[in-house]
Amino acid sequence: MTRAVLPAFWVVIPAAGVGSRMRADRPKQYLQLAGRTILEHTLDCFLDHPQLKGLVLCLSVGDPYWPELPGASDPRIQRADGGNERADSVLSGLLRLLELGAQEDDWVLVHDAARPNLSRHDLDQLLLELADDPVGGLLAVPARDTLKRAGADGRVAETVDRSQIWQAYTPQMFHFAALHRALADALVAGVAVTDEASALEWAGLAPRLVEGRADNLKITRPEDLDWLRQRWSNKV
Ligand SMILES: Nc1ccn([C@@H]2O[C@H](COP(=O)(O)OP(=O)(O)OP(=O)(O)O)[C@@H](O)[C@H]2O)c(=O)n1
Ligand SMILES: C[C@](O)(CO)[C@H](O)COP(=O)(O)O
Repeated sequence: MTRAVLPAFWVVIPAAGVGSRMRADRPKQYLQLAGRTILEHTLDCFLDHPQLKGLVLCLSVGDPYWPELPGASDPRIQRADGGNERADSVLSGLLRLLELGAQEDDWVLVHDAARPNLSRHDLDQLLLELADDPVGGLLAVPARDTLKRAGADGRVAETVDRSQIWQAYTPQMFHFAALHRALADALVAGVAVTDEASALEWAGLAPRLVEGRADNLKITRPEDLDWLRQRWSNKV
């Protein structure tokens, strides 16, 4: 069956990190890219989507940067307090969605604030491919380089078979109740959850991998932003 209409969805944007690996003078989501902050570009990936039900932005308590941006007065952007880890911030965002009226089977997309280069094609492809999926899934990219496992001595211990290795990206798309329950249970159990899919996996489910563009990169280190600034130099 070809689905004519994309499913409606909520969005949670974890944006409460400090960006330590970026070694900048402010959290990386507030660094400039083509004349605006990285965070503003990321929000723009979703705010005009016709199927968006609502968006929750998870910010660190007392974040001094967000109030200075035009988006701070945008009624489409609801706020939630971030937590110590990314997963805590996401859980806080899910609780805000509950207050906003999210229903059990509503689709929720969680997308890193640090990924401003998400294409509309990848977003709609994720929505289309998972619209009728019983579990949900994530954008991901098959490993493209030879992979090495490091030994304690800092030398190669082995070359890893990469034929079934994928890098997890975001958005990650799951039903509200299933994601909320899996994430809350995993955190209570002390499970290290670095993405939403790993919480669903811990709950015994198998999220679907949806291949996306490798340039939907997470701005993590200075060279990542240098590359994207160069790529976007004609966007200003
Ligand atoms: N307690 C946290 C930690 C991270 N994030 C968000 O999760 C996304 C992915 O995390 P990461 O790239 O690790 O960001 P930071 O934690 O800020 O970076 P670092 O690990 O280098 O400090 C980012 O948009 C970040 O703002 C969050 O909302 N709350
Ligand atoms: C969610 C994520 O972007 C998927 O690759 C990644 O796990 C975030 O990890 P980070 O260490 O919080 O950047």
